[in-house]
Parts: sequence; C-alpha cells; structure tokens
Amino acid sequence: MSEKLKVGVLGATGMVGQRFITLLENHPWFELTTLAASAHSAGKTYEEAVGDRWKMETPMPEFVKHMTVLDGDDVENVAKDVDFMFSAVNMPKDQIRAIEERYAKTETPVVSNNSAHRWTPDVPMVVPEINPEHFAVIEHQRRRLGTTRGFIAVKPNCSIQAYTPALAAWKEFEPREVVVSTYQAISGAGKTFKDWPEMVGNIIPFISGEEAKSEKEPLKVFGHVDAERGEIVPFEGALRITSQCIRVPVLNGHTATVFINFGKKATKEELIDRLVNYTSQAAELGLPHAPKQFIQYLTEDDRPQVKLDVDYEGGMGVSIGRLREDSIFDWKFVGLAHNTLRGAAGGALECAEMLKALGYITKK
Ligand SMILES: N[C@@H](CC=O)C(=O)O
Repeated sequence: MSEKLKVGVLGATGMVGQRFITLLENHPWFELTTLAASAHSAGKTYEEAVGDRWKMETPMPEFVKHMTVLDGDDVENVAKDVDFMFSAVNMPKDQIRAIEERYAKTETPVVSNNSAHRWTPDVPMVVPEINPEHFAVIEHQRRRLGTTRGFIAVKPNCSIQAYTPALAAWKEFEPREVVVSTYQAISGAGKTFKDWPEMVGNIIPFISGEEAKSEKEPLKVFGHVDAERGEIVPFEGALRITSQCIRVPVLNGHTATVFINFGKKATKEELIDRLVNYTSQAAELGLPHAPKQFIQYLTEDDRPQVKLDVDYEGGMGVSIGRLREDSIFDWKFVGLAHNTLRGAAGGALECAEMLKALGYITKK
C-alpha cells in the first residue's frame, strides 16, 4: 500500500487546478487520486473535460487523462478516498466558503488557493517561509467546525509575493510606509495570450479587488496568534501599505516596484545581507517544494527580469534587485515572483507539505 497521502483537486479543470496537477505528477509525498470540478465536467474523463483549455507549458500528464472527473458538489463522494484536498474552485465567494467548510466537515483538510477564507479569523493564511506558526489556530478552527481532523488553510494572494518576503527579511528595521506598484502577468487572471489577445502590447490599469488584497494581506501574514480568542490578529504596528495593481503583457511573473520607509536606519549591505541570508523552518524541514534559498539579490541594474528570473528556485524563490536610496522614501527596490508557482498552486502545495511535516495532515 502506498505510504503517500492521497490528495484530490477541487476545481481541477481551471488554470490553477491544472498547475496543481503538473506539480503533483511524481510528488514524493502526495499521490493525486481524485479530480473534481463543476457538474458540467462530472462523468467526463479529465482529457474530455479540459478539451482545448489545457494552459500549461508542458503536456497534460498521461496519468490524469483518463481519470473520471467527479462532481465537486458531491462532497462526501469526492472526499471519501482522499487524505486531503486542494481547492482551486472558481465560484462566488460565499459558495466557496460554504463548500470548503463542507469538505473540512467530512474530516478532510482543505488547502485552498482561493481568497474566500483569507479573512476568516481562525483560518491560517500562510507563506511557509514567513508565518508557519499561524497553523496553530487550526486547533481552534477544528473546535468551531466540530472536527477532529478537517480544517481549512489558505495561502495569500499572488500579488504580495514579490515584496512581502523582503518586508519579512527586514522586520528588525521596522518597515513603515510602503508604496507598491505591481505589474501582474496575465496567467494571474487564468489566461494565456491565445485566449486574451487584447493583452498583446497592452496594459490594463485595473485588476478587480487586487489593491485591497495587496495592501491588507501582508498585515494578516505579519499578525500573531491570539490563543485565547483562537484567531489570527493582523499586525497592529506602524506598517501601512498602499498599492496600484496593473495588468501587463507577460505570461508568468508578477513584478513589484516598491518604495519603503523604515523605523530604524539600515545600510544597503545590511538590507542585502538580511535578504540573502533569510532562513526558515520550511527550508530546514526539507519540504519538497521549499526553495533552498528563498530570496536572491541581483546586483545588475537590469534585474530582476521576468524572462531571466521568474523560474528562480523552480519558480518558488523570490528575486529582488535595484535596491537604492530614494529622495523621498528611505529606499526603493524591485521584486519578482512567479505568480502561479510561488503565488498560487506552488505556494499552496508547499503549505500542504509543511502541514504534513508538522503533523496537521495525516493518513485518514
Ligand atoms: N488575482 C491575481 C491572481 C492571484 O492570485 C491576478 O489577477 O493576477
């Protein structure tokens, strides 16, 4: 019998679902056994259900082509044979909150890429390198849900991944005012150039809901666990973030340009040192998708570049460059992270790996 944990993907036919599938092929700890999607796809083979909407750079893995897609709403049936689920489901937020809780209540942990539960106070929203201690609220969440095993954990939005790791590395210098502009790839909207030709040579200065996520989600990531209330309390210090989020004609890779003030003075050498020497429990645990080095600093004036740097550490690392003093703020820099790997399915997969390593996800 396989020692691997059996996992299902809810929302398996969409772009993030497809990314989960490519990442789970030959995963050393997890075996993808169940695919679930809308009633429209249910009963079809995965190959039929996806049709010509396969959007990954690599071909559809052979092992999923003939798997039968289940109806994601048939929760008991989908959950019965898996140890946990990934959620990449795409439906109205209140319905996502409800269906993810229904899965958790079947005693099936849910690791979600979706934003629906990010502000549920007892749902941890984790970047494994930054705030794994937030998983401690799971025991409170389980009490609320009446489960012994089931729970929901989420990862934060892709847009914050290009700058929040730097803020984490510079915690001792007390980041205060932060002004961010994000330049977001079209895969963040689930698109390729084939299905969004209007984006060739274009920029769209609006991404619905993205600025609020970019400004607020880092505050939950930097928050603390209030053990009495059983909640994550968002960071209450002097850090304030304002942002503009722009869609740009790039397939994969969200870039952020950032201006920042600190409460404590830092030299350029100190700032770079803290980036490149950032260590975390995720790396120490040897999680399959944890980058060996979370943050690289690039000294060339024209880096990070999407084409050269987006796949750093298999798309799970973060690239920072152009750190320099500013005439209005203390410092400015540019960050880059892969939005569908570090920022979406890869980030959720690494969360699941950490949850397994810490004993929150086990065999049923
Ligand atoms: N909403 C983002 C995707 C991040 O998860 C985007 O549109 O790029």
